[in-house]
This record gives sequence, C-alpha cells and structure tokens, in this order.
Amino acid sequence: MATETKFIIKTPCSSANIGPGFDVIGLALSMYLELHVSVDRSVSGSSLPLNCRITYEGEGQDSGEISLDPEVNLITRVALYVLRCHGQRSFPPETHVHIKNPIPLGRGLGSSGAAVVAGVMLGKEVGGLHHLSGERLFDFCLMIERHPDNVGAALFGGFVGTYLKPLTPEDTARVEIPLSEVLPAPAGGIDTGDTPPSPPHGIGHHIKFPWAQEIKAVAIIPEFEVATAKARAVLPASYPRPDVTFNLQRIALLPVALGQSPPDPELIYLAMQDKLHQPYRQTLIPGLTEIVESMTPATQPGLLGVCLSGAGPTILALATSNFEEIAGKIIAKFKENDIVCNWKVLEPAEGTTVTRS
Ligand SMILES: Nc1ncnc2c1ncn2[C@@H]1O[C@H](COP(=O)(O)OP(=O)(O)O)[C@@H](O)[C@H]1O
Ligand SMILES: N[C@@H](CCOP(=O)(O)O)C(=O)O
Repeated sequence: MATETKFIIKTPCSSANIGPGFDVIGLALSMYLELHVSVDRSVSGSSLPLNCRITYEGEGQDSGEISLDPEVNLITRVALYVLRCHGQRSFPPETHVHIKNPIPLGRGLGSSGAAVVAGVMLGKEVGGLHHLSGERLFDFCLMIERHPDNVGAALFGGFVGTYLKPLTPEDTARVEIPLSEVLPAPAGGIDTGDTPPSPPHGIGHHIKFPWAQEIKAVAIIPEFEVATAKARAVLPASYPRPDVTFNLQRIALLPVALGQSPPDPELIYLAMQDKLHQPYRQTLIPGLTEIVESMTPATQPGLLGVCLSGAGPTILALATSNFEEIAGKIIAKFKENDIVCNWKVLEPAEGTTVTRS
C-alpha cells in the first residue's frame, strides 16, 4: 500500500461587495492560491512541529509577512482547527505543504478568504474527514472569517449571494466566540489539549447568480495594503435610512443586470453604486471617490461599472472591451496621489478543487 499521498488544493481569489452588496455578494476570480501537499505516513516519530513543514512562494515572500510556523500560518492554523474539532491534535506525519500564492495580500482580493477556505479543505483532506460537505466546510470558514462573501465565493465559485441563517441564541453565542478561542494563539509548541468550539450547523448559505460571459473584471491593484479589519473599523455603527434604501434598490438590480446578455451598461453602472461602505473608505484610499464618480460608460467605451474590490484598495472595473485603456485611466488617477498600481484582467472562476496525483 502506498504510504505517500499527494494532492493539490486550488482556491480562487475573490472580489466582495461589487458596489452595494456589502457583506453579501462575492465573485470568484481567476487568480489561484495553490497548496501542493504531500503526506508521508511511512515516517514514524516526526521531529517537525505538529508534523508539518511549510514552504512558500509568492506574494509577501520576501517581507516575512507569511509565517512558516504551522501554529502561526493562517492556512495551517485553520487546518488544525478543523482537525482538532475532530479529535486530531496535529497533522499526520509527515506533512509538507508548499504554498504558491499569487494573490496580493491586504488589497481587497480575498487573500485571507482564500487562505481560510484552503486551510479548511486542507484539514478535511489530511484528516480523512470525507463526510464534511461543502455546506459544513462553509460553517468552519465562517467561524474564522465572519463576513460570508469572500469565503462563499472562494469555496463555491462563480458569482454568489451569501446570507446567514438566524441562529438560536445558544448557537449565536457560539458564532460570536472570540477568534482567539477558535484559533488559539500560538502556545510556543505546547499543545494545551483543549478542543476548540465546533461551528453550529448551517450558519451560512449561498445562491449562485448567472454571469454574462462578455463581462470581464479589470482589477487595478495599488501597491499598498489596507488590512480588512482596519477598513471595517472606519464604517459607522448605524446608517441614515435613505442610504440603506439606496443600497437596497441597487442590490435588487445587480444580480439581474450582471446576468443579462448582452450587458446593459447604463443598468450595470446604476446597479453598482454604493452608500454603505465606499464613501467611508475614501479616508484610507486616496482618490477612491473621484475614481468611482468619474469613470462612467457614457465617457468610457467598454466600461460597465466601477467599484471598490472588497475592503480595498483594489478597484474593480467591469467591462466588455478596452481593458487596457480603462486600467490606464484609473492608474493615472491613482498616480495623482502618488500611488503606483498593477493591473490584471480576470474572469469568473470555479470554486475550490482538490486534485490527487
Ligand atoms: N496564503 C496565505 N498564507 C498565509 N496567510 C495569508 C495568506 N493570504 C493571506 N494571509 C493573511 O491574511 C492577511 C490579509 O488579510 P486581509 O487584511 O483580510 O486582506 P485581503 O483583502 O487580502 O483578504 C495577510 O496579511 C496574512 O496575514
Ligand atoms: N465585505 C467585506 C469584504 C472584505 O474583502 P477583502 O477582500 O478586502 O478581505 C468588507 O467589505 O469588509
């Protein structure tokens, strides 16, 4: 019997909100986090911490932002959470996880959502937890990243609407458990033996929307990071009723507008307007309001609409043609604020896959 197993987990990046769908809508896009995993069960008495060795290539490789300690790295910490909820204290001996990550960190393209989804899938695969359904994996993801839009898109793929089920007061309390108890802080290699809180069943749900195949996503990615936590901290605790109504009116249009072929630029532009998060995030992203207000289908052929991608600072322009020209105009506007950008044309992507070799 073969003692070494190898597999690859592939998880897409994602753009959340798409304008008015704050914490609701997510779009999986064609840039992928990959975990190349091997488990060699012939090794007995592994000296590796938690039986796991991590190697990393990609974004943040030289900055040291991504830890190679399995107790600290977000992906392996999440996998350990899944394993420990199922009575397994560590990885099987000997596990090697090679992470290939082209998703820029802290830019609003769901790098942490992809890491959480890939980590949950890693826990399932190395733990032999084949009974865990996609919906159950979503529960585990939501115990860690609590807004469902990025993880829903990264797990299930495509253009999705996500929503949370009303829970019993007891289950609500479990979902609100501080993250430090779900993912305990590294204990310096000491296993406390505690079993973390398992997620309640059926926390989150998703629905797939159609996407017109002519529509591509141009991501304009500034060379600075905005941590999602920081971009959530600038949002108000309550909103004026007209602003809420404004977003509700647009969210009712958005999935229909983006599914129609041929796309209607005027309708999509209107449907992508937001008053609940973008205006507040302008304080962290110089030029944001000007970019969103100045780029319209009337003045820019091929453009359908512009929004902040997730919590930013990336700008997402949906378009059918003239991608380079559209990106160039947005890059020029950022440049007025001394901000340098990269850009990419992305397409809707399928969700997380596991391929065995
Ligand atoms: N592939 C990865 N491996 C480990 N940690 C990651 C990975 N991708 C993202 N992270 C963690 O997530 C953080 C970025 O998360 P966040 O602020 O939510 O931004 P984003 O918009 O990119 O999701 C990174 O600083 C890092 O700590
Ligand atoms: N709905 C969330 C989405 C955050 O996405 P990210 O890619 O920036 O992590 C929000 O707007 O805060």
